[in-house]
Parts: sequence; structure tokens; C-alpha cells
Amino acid sequence: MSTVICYLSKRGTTEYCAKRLADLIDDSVEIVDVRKNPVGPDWSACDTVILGVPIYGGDIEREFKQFVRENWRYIMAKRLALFICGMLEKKSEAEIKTAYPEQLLRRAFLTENFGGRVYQDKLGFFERIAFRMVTKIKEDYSNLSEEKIAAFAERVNAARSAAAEGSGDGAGSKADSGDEAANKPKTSEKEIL
Ligand SMILES: Cc1cc2nc3c(=O)[nH]c(=O)nc-3n(C[C@H](O)[C@H](O)[C@H](O)COP(=O)(O)O)c2cc1C
Repeated sequence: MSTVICYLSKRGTTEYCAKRLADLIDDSVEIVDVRKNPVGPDWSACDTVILGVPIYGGDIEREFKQFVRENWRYIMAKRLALFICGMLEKKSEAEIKTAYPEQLLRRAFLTENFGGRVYQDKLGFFERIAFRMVTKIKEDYSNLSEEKIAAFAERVNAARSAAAEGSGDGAGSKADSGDEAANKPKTSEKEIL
């Protein structure tokens, strides 16, 4: 069994995080850009799913929501970890809740905001204005945390090893996120959305 990281990225930061995680996770990892592959991976081949999405204007892109909706039953059946890329650290908790439906959050054994980065010359005129309004930042800026990415990967590795040794997902698992559920879809998206 392998790990799949499904992400959306507008300007490369979330993609960078997905690739860093893939380097740090001790497993064969498939990376899926949901804009290029909205159908998703071969879900039967993986037991661990990581989702990652950036925050813009307090929300996430419609395509990502659609990807999650359309693949709900598969995602809910796997060992699940979720991240966002957002610069507003104080809003991390609220933005994670905005990015992911409540049931996905309950299902996940791990959630994190890795921070974000912006290069002003990559922004269009209106986006530059919107960015300044939201963040009050006028320069290039990064608060992306390599430490958080590494710690996240470590917990994914720990969960996989614990499951391999037969002791659940080993990472503060929640009631219905045990390994026995990893490949058995229980809930259809129609029941949820
Ligand atoms: C126009 C604009 C609006 C943004 N709004 C938010 C926001 O509401 N909350 C937040 O935490 N970060 C916000 N950010 C920061 C982005 O989440 C950050 O740059 C992230 O790294 C982008 O990821 P990406 O490169 O994968 O698209 C905003 C950035 C821009 C350019």
C-alpha cells in the first residue's frame, strides 16, 4: 500500500509542500495535482491520503471542494492527514475548518497549517491590492515552516509504522480513523453533503 498526496496550488507553495512531504515520507508516494487530475489516483492502491490546499481571501478554490466532494467515499475510507498553506497564523484553526468539512476533520489524525509565501511580482494588480488588504504586507514574505512540514511527515511515518505493527494508526487516532477502516468505505458523499 502507498501514500497519495492530493493538492491544489495557485502559485507553487502548496505544491512545494506536497513534494517536501513526499521526500520525507518513508513510503512510495504519488502526488496528484487536482487541477490536472480531477479524477484522482487509483484509490485502491493507497492506504494513506494527505490533502493540501492554500487559503485565498479566507477560503479555498472551488475545484478543490469539488475534488473532495467527488472522491468523498474514498478519502473517508483512508488514513487521513490534512494541511493548508495560509499566512495568517492566528487564523489557522478557523481556516483549517473553512478548508475541510467537519467530518473530514474528525476523520483526520493530523491537521496543520504550514504557513505561506508570496512573491509580489507573481501577483496581478488586483491580487496585490487584495493581498495587502488581507495581510497588510507590501513586500515578498514567507512564514512557511519547514519544521512543521518535517514534523507532519514524521507523524505520518509513525502512524504508518504503528499500523504495520498492528496498533492502530498510532498518532492520536480518533474513534473511526483506525486502520481497519482504511479500505472500507462506510459513508457515501450523499449522506454527508
Ligand atoms: C490575494 C491573496 C490573498 C490571500 N489571502 C489569505 C488569507 O485569507 N489567509 C491566509 O492565511 N493566507 C492568505 N494568503 C496567503 C496564501 O495562502 C499563501 O501565499 C500561500 O502560500 C499560497 O499558496 P500557493 O502558492 O500554493 O497558491 C493570500 C495570498 C494572496 C496572494
